[in-house]
Amino acid sequence: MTEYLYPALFALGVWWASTVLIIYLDGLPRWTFKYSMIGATVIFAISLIGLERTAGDATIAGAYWAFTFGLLAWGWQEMSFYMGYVTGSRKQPCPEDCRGWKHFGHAIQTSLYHELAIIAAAVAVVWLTWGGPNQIGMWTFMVLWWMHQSAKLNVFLGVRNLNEEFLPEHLEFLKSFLTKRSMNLLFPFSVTISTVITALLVVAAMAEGASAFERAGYTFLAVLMGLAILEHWMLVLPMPSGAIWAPGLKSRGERQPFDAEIVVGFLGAGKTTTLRRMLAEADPNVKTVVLVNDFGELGIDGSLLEGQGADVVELANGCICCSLRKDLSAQLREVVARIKPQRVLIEPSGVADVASLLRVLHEREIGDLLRSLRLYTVIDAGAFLRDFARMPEYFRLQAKLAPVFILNKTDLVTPGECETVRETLTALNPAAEILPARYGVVEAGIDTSTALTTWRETEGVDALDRGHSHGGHAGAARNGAGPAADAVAATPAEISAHRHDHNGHDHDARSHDLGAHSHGHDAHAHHPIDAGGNGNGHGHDHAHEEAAMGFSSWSRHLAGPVDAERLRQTLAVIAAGEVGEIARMKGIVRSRGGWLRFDVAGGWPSIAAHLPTPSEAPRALAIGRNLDMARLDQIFADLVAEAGPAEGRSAMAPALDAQGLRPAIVH
Ligand SMILES: Nc1nc2c(ncn2[C@@H]2O[C@H](COP(=O)(O)OP(=O)(O)OP(=O)(O)O)[C@@H](O)[C@H]2O)c(=O)[nH]1
Repeated sequence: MTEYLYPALFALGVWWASTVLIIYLDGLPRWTFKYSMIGATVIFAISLIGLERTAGDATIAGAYWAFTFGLLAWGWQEMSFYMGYVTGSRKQPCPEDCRGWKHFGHAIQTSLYHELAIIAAAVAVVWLTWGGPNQIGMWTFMVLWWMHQSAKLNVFLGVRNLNEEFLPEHLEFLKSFLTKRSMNLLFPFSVTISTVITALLVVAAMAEGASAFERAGYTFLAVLMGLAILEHWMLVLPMPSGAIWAPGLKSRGERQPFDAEIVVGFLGAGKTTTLRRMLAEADPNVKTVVLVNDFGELGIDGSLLEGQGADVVELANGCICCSLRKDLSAQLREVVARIKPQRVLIEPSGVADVASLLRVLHEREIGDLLRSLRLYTVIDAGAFLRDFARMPEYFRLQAKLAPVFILNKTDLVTPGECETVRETLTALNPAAEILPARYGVVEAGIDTSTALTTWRETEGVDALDRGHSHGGHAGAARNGAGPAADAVAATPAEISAHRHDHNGHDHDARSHDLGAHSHGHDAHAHHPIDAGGNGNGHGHDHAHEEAAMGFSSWSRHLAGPVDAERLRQTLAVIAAGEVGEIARMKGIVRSRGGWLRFDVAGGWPSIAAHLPTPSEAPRALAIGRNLDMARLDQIFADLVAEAGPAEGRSAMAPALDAQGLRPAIVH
């Protein structure tokens, strides 16, 4: 009896283990596929050699080997299809109303190359084993092919259990070719044919004069055919067939796909305000993570977004610069793995390189889990025309990427000014939607699907971005020319002048020692990637985002409370240009009346009440051109010193609107 039992158990074990392994490997992140495929291809080659070698060996060992090689040769066909390497010309789902032969034609298109590869492999297997007394390997391959074709036709025509959970995400489109119904006309034929063949194989294995080789060989084939019958019945009977493959699904269970939404825009455009709106309207049952990164080392946005029902993660490093991408990518992967969010909202700093960010999102591991990507580009209606004239290259690149502009702060402009901004934006990107908004609230409501952006578009911008990262701002800017946009194109000379200016300035900024933290291009020197450069932090080709725009940033902790009225006066002075060309300033401070947040955005100073986080520390940050860092230090040191313990004036925080967002503007 054991002469049948052992081969039967062997066939069952090898078949189950190899199927589980393929399901497991197919559930791993996509970047692993190429390694799995290299391994499978080596095994495939060994199997073909093995089949050729064992074809002349009609012993029991020969039967075992031939069966194993036949099965492994088949494994390559399955893996190359499920990993997406050898599939077909069609990679989209079929429209709902597609029926009949047309639908069948589409189905064939999804796996045409796969079917041709199987035919080629079958020819190779037949040829390599031709004329040999041991044909077990060849028949193993053929039986598996039959099982595969028959099952495939049945799931196309309609069965009860489609086992869709086994389809990896990248093959989800195949679901449109599976039909759910209790039975189809082909099914009885498939099962009958398989049953008859199994019976014949059993008879051959048990035949009186059968040799030990034949007994083992026919048992292998009979078990495989028996499994084919079982597999067919499992397609239509009401029983959970998936359980036997459970170990194979382990590799996918823990990974949570997520939808990403990125809110970009220039400094102070209203990104944080927009994000707070989005969080206020978010479904509390959807696990959400917000990733923010401010321009300064002492971020503010994290505090503003706290307490809105989402995990807030402040990214280290004050910018998303090309040379810091590694950190961003690692942090993003860590967040995704640890928190397993379903939704990820990202607010990069106002000077971030958005194309780099999009590229990071499409890197392996992160990209594998990315279900959809939406990009909202916030524009400050009041400041746009002035900012665009100063930094056309920055806005051109950002506009190229934008599926939708949120034209924010429309309350600050006249309808005529608003129209000019609209026209300029349309010239920069005629395809993008423009949605007027106030405090991040789109006046006409928003259809979030307009913000969807795809990998293909991102790839297109990749080329732009490369030019940008290597100092090609102006060249890239020219390519996107539109009539209104052309009028203010920057020249390469202007850009390098900004850089030069900035670098010189940064050295000034570092020469003071009042405990403030100044952050500029030279901050790169702290970064391991740059540390090995030429010693002064300029050892790489990539332009820091801030530096590329001629910006430097300043931030400091404040040692004590301030007087709100004096703060108001100070901000007015700073906004007027007292310490250089301020592009953005913000901070969180303590006053007698409570915690305050203050802003200078688009040239407007404002102060509003702030709900502090438990570990809130008073701090201020600024970014701009030609900033007088020493003066900023002095101004804030004085502000704190003046308030002191003797501060008598009451500093009531201005009232907020119903949503708690609208600051009272003081000027
Ligand atoms: N008047 C007016 N002010 C707005 C509007 N939206 C935002 N603000 C104010 O503009 C300032 C900047 O808003 P934020 O949302 O912090 O801007 P941001 O783009 O996140 O700024 P950074 O992160 O520093 O780049 C804040 O004082 C907001 O209250 C608006 O529609 N109208």
